[in-house]
Amino acid sequence: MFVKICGLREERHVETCLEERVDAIGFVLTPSPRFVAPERARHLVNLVDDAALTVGVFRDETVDEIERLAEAAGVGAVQVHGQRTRAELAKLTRPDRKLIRAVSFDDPSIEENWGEDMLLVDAPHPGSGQAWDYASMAASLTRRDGTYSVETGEGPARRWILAGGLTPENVAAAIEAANPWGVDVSSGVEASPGVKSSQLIREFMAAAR
Ligand SMILES: O=C(O)c1ccccc1N[C@@H]1O[C@H](COP(=O)(O)O)[C@@H](O)[C@H]1O
Repeated sequence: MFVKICGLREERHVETCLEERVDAIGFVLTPSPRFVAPERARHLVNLVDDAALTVGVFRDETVDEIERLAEAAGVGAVQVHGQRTRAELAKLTRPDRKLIRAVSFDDPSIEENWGEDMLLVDAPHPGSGQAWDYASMAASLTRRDGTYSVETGEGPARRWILAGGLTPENVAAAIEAANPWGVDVSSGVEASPGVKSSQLIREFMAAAR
């Protein structure tokens, strides 16, 4: 199971993620309680080196702003939330960087392949810690055969990541219900908004794997 821990700001929590062999570490480069300046993100990205995929998280920035901030932070992937077009996604596609398209679970484009490397399926308000009905989405996807296969958790064209309100307590059941390729968490491994907990990161990793 691919696991991404998002919203890192402190070295000690990056170190915990590396000890726990997290697959991807996210840095929020958009306004948020978890915001980290690109220069600070670059420092943390350098600590990670190539031990995990480093991800810059964006919401409403323009393509040019995303390029500038991602370059400044030195991340290996961009995670793009907000109302987006296929043309914007195409502009953000680069061979040396992964592209994660983030959509709400009720977004009709969930069924479409926009050329992303990974699709992140989230609650309507990302980073809110809001859980949603993971099992219903899996049931509705099961009725469609095409882009996705919930049997394998990986469709012919892409990989999908479950996010939104995951915690050490509910992640195992969420994986069981929705059979994603990966999971992503932010609020659920925090002691308070924007402040990560090494203990909760460890508990989440144990439960997800
Ligand atoms: O974390 C944020 O503040 C944030 C801000 C803007 C866009 C995305 C954000 N976080 C992403 O939200 C999901 C789930 O978060 P949570 O576990 O429900 O708190 C995750 O993909 C984060 O990358």
